[in-house]
Amino acid sequence: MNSFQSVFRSDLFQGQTIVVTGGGSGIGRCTAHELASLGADLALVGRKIEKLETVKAEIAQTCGVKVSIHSCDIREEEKVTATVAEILAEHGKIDHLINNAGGQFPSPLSSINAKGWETVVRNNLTGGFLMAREVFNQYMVKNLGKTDMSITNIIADMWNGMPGMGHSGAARAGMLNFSETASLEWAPVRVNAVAPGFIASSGMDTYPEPMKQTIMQLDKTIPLQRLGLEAEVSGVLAFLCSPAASFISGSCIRVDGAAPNARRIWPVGTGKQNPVFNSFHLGGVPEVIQRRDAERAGKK
Ligand SMILES: CCCCCCCCCCC/C=C/C(=O)SCCNC(=O)CCNC(=O)[C@H](O)C(C)(C)COP(=O)(O)OP(=O)(O)OC[C@H]1O[C@@H](n2cnc3c(N)ncnc32)[C@H](O)[C@@H]1OP(=O)(O)O
Ligand SMILES: NC(=O)C1=CN([C@@H]2O[C@H](COP(=O)(O)OP(=O)(O)OC[C@H]3O[C@@H](n4cnc5c(N)ncnc54)[C@H](OP(=O)(O)O)[C@@H]3O)[C@@H](O)[C@H]2O)C=CC1
Repeated sequence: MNSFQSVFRSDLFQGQTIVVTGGGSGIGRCTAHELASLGADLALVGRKIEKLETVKAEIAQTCGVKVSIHSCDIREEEKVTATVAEILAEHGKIDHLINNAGGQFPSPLSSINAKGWETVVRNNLTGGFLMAREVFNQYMVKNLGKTDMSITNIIADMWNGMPGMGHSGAARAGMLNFSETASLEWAPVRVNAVAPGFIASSGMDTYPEPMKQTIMQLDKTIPLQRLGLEAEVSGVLAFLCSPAASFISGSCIRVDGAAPNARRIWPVGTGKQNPVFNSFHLGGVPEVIQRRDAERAGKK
């Protein structure tokens, strides 16, 4: 019995092995559940082994796929090399890598010291690169053309900058460019990025309460008028591993409810609830045109 109700076919990833970093919580945990429900064997990677043990036990209750767990800080090169070797020893193959592990501490740029900057860049750029390089070098390069393989890198909706997140935004921008270059150098392995916007994931629980409250109220500025769900990211990750995405590489899929499209010049949304559009619908004339017409009339 599968507990996760995926929109995809239940045997979609039968016989495939998928590595999910950060699989012990939030989006990574949800992705692990969805992929397992679709028949994938999984290798879950994270720093805290207890979190991974819990997810492994949850999956064991609902489906019979093989799940291995690996304690590894993705910022440590030797550990990453050894972990990928360990995964291959256990599973014999890696069809897809989902580079999801990441995170940062909020801070204004002026207060970030070199160690803090490097910590976050290593967490959100170097670590993902190391995982991808090892999976490619140790397995994928030896199996090019035999089967569809992919690497998906989670970045974040921090386009045009995000106050308090300068170190992370810089790292995510780097990860996008890395994905684009890898899609060229490593083809036919497909390499893509996924950029979530504000997702109500358990990862948000790591933020202080006032910041969490502020984030929860962001729904008013998001055109879809709500935060995203973990499963709305995991569905896209499953899609990118699937044959339905076999001609998608070097791309970035945004999962953000159109948040970056809202320029905040006037309220988002159309129709009766929006006073700006409402005035157009009612044939109302914006103030500036009324003034211009009045001035012209006065000149006659
Ligand atoms: C001001 C407004 C901000 C608005 C914010 C909006 C937020 C919306 C963001 C939406 C997009 C992203 C969402 C998500 O990512 S959800 C996931 C959430 N989860 C996390 O981010 C948690 C992950 N964080 C961590 O795991 C750790 O903090 C991290 C890996 C980043 C660092 O852990 P590590 O143990 O490796 O490092 P240390 O704690 O030893 O720290 C090393 C140095 O880093 C500096 N540092 C660390 N924490 C802070 C801090 N809170 N403030 C300032 N500096 C910090 C510091 O230099 C540390 O060295 P020292 O301890 O020697 O000083
Ligand atoms: N939620 C959101 O709104 C958004 C999230 N994102 C990104 O999506 C990804 C998942 O986030 P989310 O699920 O929300 O948050 P979580 O904090 O729940 O997930 C992050 C996971 O990454 C693991 N991790 C972090 N650093 C390392 C490391 N150095 N080595 C190995 N594992 C690590 C953590 O496990 P452990 O502590 O055991 O190491 C944790 O399970 C992250 O990259 C996040 O930045 C991007 C945009 C928005």
